[in-house]
Amino acid sequence: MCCLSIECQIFIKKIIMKTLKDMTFFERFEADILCGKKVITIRDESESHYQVGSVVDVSTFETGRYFCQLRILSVEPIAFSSLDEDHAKQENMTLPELKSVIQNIYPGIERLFVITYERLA
Ligand SMILES: CC(=O)Nc1cc[nH]c(=O)n1
Repeated sequence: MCCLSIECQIFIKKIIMKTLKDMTFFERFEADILCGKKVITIRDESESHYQVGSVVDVSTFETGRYFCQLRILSVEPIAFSSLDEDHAKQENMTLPELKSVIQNIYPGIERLFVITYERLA
């Protein structure tokens, strides 16, 4: 039995549902996403829950500033060691840059997910 009031439970559920539908990016990626140069994002398992076809509100990680909506096109598992030039191109980076960025964000994580998206607004 939950000791929280029903209003509190509903409030928490709304926050969780909103969080699951949102996606954040570091500010340094914003311009590339908006101009269509960055069309994938590579995330760890904790951010692999996005539903194909769903629309997510996108904001900056640093300040939570909203900047666009994306439609999720695919979510595919990928090993860090399998990242290749094609992924780098879709991230608008060189492969060494991409590997360095991902290693900094997810140190030591081999099991990752490639999320492909299209920008809506
Ligand atoms: C905030 C955050 O984790 N941003 C990331 C992580 C991985 N790839 C990416 O494009 N953005």
